[in-house]
Amino acid sequence: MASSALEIQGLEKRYGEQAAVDGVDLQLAPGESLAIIGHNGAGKTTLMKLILGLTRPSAGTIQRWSWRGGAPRPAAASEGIGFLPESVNFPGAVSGGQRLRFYARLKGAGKQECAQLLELVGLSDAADRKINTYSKGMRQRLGLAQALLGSPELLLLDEPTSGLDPFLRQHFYAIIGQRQAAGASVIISSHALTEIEARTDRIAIMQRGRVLALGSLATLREQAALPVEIKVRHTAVPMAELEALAAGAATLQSMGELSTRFSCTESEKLALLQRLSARPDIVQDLSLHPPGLDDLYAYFVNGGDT
Ligand SMILES: Nc1ncnc2c1ncn2[C@@H]1O[C@H](COP(=O)(O)OP(=O)(O)OP(=O)(O)O)[C@@H](O)[C@H]1O
Repeated sequence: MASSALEIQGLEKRYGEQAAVDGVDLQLAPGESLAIIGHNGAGKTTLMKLILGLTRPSAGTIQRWSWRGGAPRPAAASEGIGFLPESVNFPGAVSGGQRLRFYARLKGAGKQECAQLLELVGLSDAADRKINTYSKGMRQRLGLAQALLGSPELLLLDEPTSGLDPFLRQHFYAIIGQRQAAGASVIISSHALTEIEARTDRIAIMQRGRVLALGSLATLREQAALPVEIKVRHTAVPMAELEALAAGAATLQSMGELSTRFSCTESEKLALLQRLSARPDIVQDLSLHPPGLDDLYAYFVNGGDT
């Protein structure tokens, strides 16, 4: 029995000599979320277009399963997919409500669902206003409502939060989380690395059409084995005392007279923290900084060089 919502094998898309997508293998489970990150031109949008069936692969296969009604069955190309494109272009002369109802008719969704979605994305009060009076964030929210029509089993979101302020971004991820909890799988392409790192189950790092690394944040950290940093605020002590606390397990960098950065491996971290916390006469405060997605991204796209 299928346990994937999406399975991609050996996927390629060539434009002449150039491979926009080059040998991608990927699986997505029902309810799972995946972030695709990569430089401009890495192939993120092309991968989404291939999944949507908007463009045909040069090689490889894409299989999807529908989980509606219990037992999984193979799903047709774009069946059950909600798509939020990178630039949402709506005609300005119609209202947001009219436009959403237009898409609802295409997707076989009802007027009641339109009203619920406008409420969900916070556009109920603006539903009768023409779209050309909407801010960028309002258009983006209308785009999200459009993508959610018909409760899709797979959501493809191409840089979905680029026009949203921090509050709306949180609201956006809360909505996506609800859909995931209801079983929808989600693929988000994003350049907002700090924002995305805690929001998705797995991350795929793409470069020149290839997936360089794929896994949860914890898996990527394990693979990269980048140092963990511990920033320590301490009393005025000679460097030799701090080096004794490091016990050869960390490199030290002074950040001023009363502050030092300790860098150690993940496996040395706990023992070092114990030694530091056992000396309250020296250590006044500390904060732990594991490598973030921006560090991991730089590591993988530079071929494993720190
Ligand atoms: N229709 C096309 N014809 C020719 N080349 C294309 C076409 N579509 C995409 N490409 C090329 O394929 C590569 C991948 O493009 P794609 O838009 O998928 O990248 P991306 O990762 O989404 O970039 P961005 O972050 O800028 O949105 C780029 O080099 C792009 O120029």
